[in-house]
Amino acid sequence: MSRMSVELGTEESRLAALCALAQQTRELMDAVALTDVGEDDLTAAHAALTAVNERLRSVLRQTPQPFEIAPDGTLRHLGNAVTGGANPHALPLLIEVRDGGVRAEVVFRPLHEGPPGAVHGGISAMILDHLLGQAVAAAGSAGMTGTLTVRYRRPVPYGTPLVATAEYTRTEGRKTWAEGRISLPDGESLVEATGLFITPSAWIGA
Ligand SMILES: CCCCCCCCCC(=O)SCCNC(=O)CCNC(=O)[C@H](O)C(C)(C)COP(=O)(O)OP(=O)(O)OC[C@H]1O[C@@H](n2cnc3c(N)ncnc32)[C@H](O)[C@@H]1OP(=O)(O)O
Repeated sequence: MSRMSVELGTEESRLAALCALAQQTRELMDAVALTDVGEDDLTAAHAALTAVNERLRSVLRQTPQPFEIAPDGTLRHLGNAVTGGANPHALPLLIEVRDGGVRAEVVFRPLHEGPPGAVHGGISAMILDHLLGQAVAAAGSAGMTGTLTVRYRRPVPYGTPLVATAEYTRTEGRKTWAEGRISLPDGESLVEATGLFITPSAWIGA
């Protein structure tokens, strides 16, 4: 048994293995998007993946990994489509909370292509939706997206380090607004968003 598995305990060790599998799956998706091998290799890969798929589906959860408190006391959501280490769809984004807002470094991949050579606008919107949501949560007004307005100023490149940021702007009752952007490292803004987040009445018994 490895030293790490002793320290983490059985469930943490299993989750680490799940995250490693998710990362391998991301790399697999990248490979599928870019591969130029011949038909025999494609057919062989299909057969191998079918076997893996059947093995994983032999025991299924009802939902992805939930929000939970990690052993280090932080909140984590391994199943999240943007930040979840156990979700192959996630980049995954590592979000840093700082005064008045949040920040993440982002490198999109060819897998995220929308227009030729650039990132799909829906992917950019998803990242900004999440960043804005984290900004309002960090400000103490967690909620669901009510509206999201996106302005696409320049095509978003993949394979280039970018920076995504968002800040809380104001609150009126259960409504909170935030704004954010995806920028080049030199600060040039590529995509900008504003969003209204609403704390559901069900969350506060209103
Ligand atoms: C640590 C956690 C960090 C997580 C970050 C994750 C970020 C990702 C965020 C998402 O992607 S959330 C998923 C996308 N959003 C949704 O699925 C929301 C679906 N809609 C709902 O669940 C409800 O409609 C909603 C919670 C938004 C509001 O339901 P409520 O029953 O609580 O509100 P109500 O209908 O009583 O309306 C309250 C006020 O908000 C207004 N309102 C409601 N929905 C609105 C809307 N969609 N847009 C604008 N305004 C809206 C409504 O008019 C009213 O305004 P007034 O008080 O001025 O009269």
